[in-house]
Amino acid sequence: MLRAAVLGATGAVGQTFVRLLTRHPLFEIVSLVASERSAGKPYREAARWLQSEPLDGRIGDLVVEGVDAAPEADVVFSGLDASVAGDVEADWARRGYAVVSNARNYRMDPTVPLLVPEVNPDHLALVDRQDWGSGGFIVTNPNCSTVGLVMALAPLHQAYGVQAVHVVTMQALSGAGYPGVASLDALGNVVPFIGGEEEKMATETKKLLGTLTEAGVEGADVTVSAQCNRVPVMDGHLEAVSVRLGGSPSAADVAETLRSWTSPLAGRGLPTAPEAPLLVTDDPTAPQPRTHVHLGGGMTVTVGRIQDCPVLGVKFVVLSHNTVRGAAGGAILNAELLHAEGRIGAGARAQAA
Ligand SMILES: NC(=O)C1=CN([C@@H]2O[C@H](COP(=O)(O)OP(=O)(O)OC[C@H]3O[C@@H](n4cnc5c(N)ncnc54)[C@H](OP(=O)(O)O)[C@@H]3O)[C@@H](O)[C@H]2O)C=CC1
Ligand SMILES: N[C@@H](CC(=O)OP(=O)(O)O)C(=O)O
Repeated sequence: MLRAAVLGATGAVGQTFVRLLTRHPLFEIVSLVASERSAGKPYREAARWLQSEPLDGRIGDLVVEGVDAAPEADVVFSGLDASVAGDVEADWARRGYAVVSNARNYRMDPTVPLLVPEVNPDHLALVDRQDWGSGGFIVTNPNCSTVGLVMALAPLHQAYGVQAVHVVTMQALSGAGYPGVASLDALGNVVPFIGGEEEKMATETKKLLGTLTEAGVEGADVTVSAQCNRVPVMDGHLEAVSVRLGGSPSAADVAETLRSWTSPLAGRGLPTAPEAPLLVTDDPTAPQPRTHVHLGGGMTVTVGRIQDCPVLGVKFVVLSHNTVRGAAGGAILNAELLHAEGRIGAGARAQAA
């Protein structure tokens, strides 16, 4: 087993890391880290456990550590609040740790892979261009809305070239962490603003669909416009997407392209990779958060309502689980790819200073 630490372990994403790692066949939690508010308390007291499965007894007994902890760990997952993730993740990378982060801080750094293993696994090689002076490195996963969009766009980009995208999101409350949006703002309401989200969807999409060159990642030449909304849904970001594609394929062509796409992870045996990373449905009422969000353990991205669009050519709806595929599950899959590529674990590198 590889030893894993979780930074930000008490938060919404941190708890999802803990739940997903508890019975993981490759990683074993050895350290849980959070703020000074939580440090020194047993995890069961420090975290207000909100997961759908009971907290494991051994994990609940672990005493939460502060960010200056120095566990013997082969991999460090970060679900830290972005206000502290920049400094803390850099400090852990400098101390020789392999940091697999979910926070936004380093996503657009030219030497940091912004990774969705099914979309741009080759970008992982960027870690060789990092120099923290210790063998440590940082790998990131995208914003939770970007990941669903990019999973649907990647096969279309390969087949036709994506030229322009307009996306309107309906984002779950769990995306705002805990306690997140005030109940009086959320209940029976829609809030048409999520700070920074629309910009991130544009910049991250271009990097994810971009090409790795000697000079770094050359962003894809795609125009993206996003409008992001918070809706009173527990988990699952639903997105209405319109696309202009090279060669102007029909909706039927697009549906066939998405259905016949094969993940580059197929057959590699990564434990968190779902059997169907991209599911295309013909059900005219799908996908819906309540019925589709947990498919593939929350790692399947579902595409439906694929139709011809008189404005941009083709339109469809995408659903992805924001705290699993869009956060902890995505980061764990990144770590599984790091392991499969020999970049963490036995023989890879020193685990800590
Ligand atoms: N929720 C989602 O769907 C997604 C979230 N993200 C990103 O993941 C990260 C975590 O988000 P989320 O779990 O929702 O946020 P939460 O607010 O629920 O959790 C934040 C975590 O950071 C810790 N923390 C806060 N301040 C400090 C500090 N000064 N020092 C050390 N630890 C600190 C908290 O510890 P304590 O409990 O002790 O305060 C807690 O563990 C963020 O960067 C967010 O942007 C990314 C994609 C999706
Ligand atoms: N803003 C996202 C969650 C998030 O924290 O995103 P990011 O990791 O890009 O800051 C959401 O609301 O639903």
